[in-house]
Amino acid sequence: MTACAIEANRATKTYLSRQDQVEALEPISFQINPGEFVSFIGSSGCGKSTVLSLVAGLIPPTSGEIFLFGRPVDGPSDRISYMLQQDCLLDWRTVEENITLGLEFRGLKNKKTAGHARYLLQELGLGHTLHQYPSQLSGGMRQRVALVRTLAVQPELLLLDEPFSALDYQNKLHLEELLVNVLKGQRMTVLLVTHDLEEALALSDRIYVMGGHPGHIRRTLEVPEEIRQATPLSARDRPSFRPLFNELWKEIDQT
Ligand SMILES: Nc1ncnc2c1ncn2[C@@H]1O[C@H](COP(=O)(O)OP(=O)(O)OP(=O)(O)O)[C@@H](O)[C@H]1O
Repeated sequence: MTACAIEANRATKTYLSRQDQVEALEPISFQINPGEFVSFIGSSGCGKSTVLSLVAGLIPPTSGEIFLFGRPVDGPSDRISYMLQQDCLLDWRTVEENITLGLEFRGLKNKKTAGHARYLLQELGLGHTLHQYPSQLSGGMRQRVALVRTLAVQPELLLLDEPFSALDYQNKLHLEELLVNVLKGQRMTVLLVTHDLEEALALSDRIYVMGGHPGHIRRTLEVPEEIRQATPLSARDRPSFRPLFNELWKEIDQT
């Protein structure tokens, strides 16, 4: 039997500071298989980013366990690549130097891997920006460059924390389409944290709805086939999309 890509087994998190302690997560358990695209949604402060940080090995759980490909998480892993709301591009490096940054950090930069990074840049419609600097690009273009940098290391697990939330609606849809196209045919597992219910529904195989303080999973939604098979743009026109969106909206509203 193949191991789960991610398994959380009654994991909790309590943040401790000198004056205070914040119980961020009640025991939560979930399993994500290799190749699945899974989203965590929920109101502000319900623990979505905490889940992501636990999976990324940036913080340890207070109790319970997190496994990555069958092994306990005990720190950051090279099998993971992370993309955040801020593009975190280095302004003094060209686009080409930015997209190969992750490869350099991991000691993986060579002719072949750098060529793949340039191929991804081309796929995302930015081949012409190779020798430009981030300050010469629009917000949507910068975020595309950040996506290329994240994908260039060919991670087995992609963690996305509100990656498109700073973009306008049109750019966001465009980037969702590009992401799905790039992922097609790859067996990359994706974990997305987002406030955007439409985005979660249009992209995911499964959605975990989180709520409460401390945070917990209040509902698990397997996204229907008719939405999953559609592109992110056309998914929004499928008959089951709007009713499910409304259900999720009510679910989140109650928190
Ligand atoms: N480093 C920290 N120290 C103390 N408390 C923290 C820390 N990080 C998060 N928290 C608290 O833990 C809870 C969950 O935070 P988290 O950032 O995981 O929520 P979230 O659902 O991602 O929120 P948002 O959608 O607003 O980003 C919140 O009450 C938050 O204040």
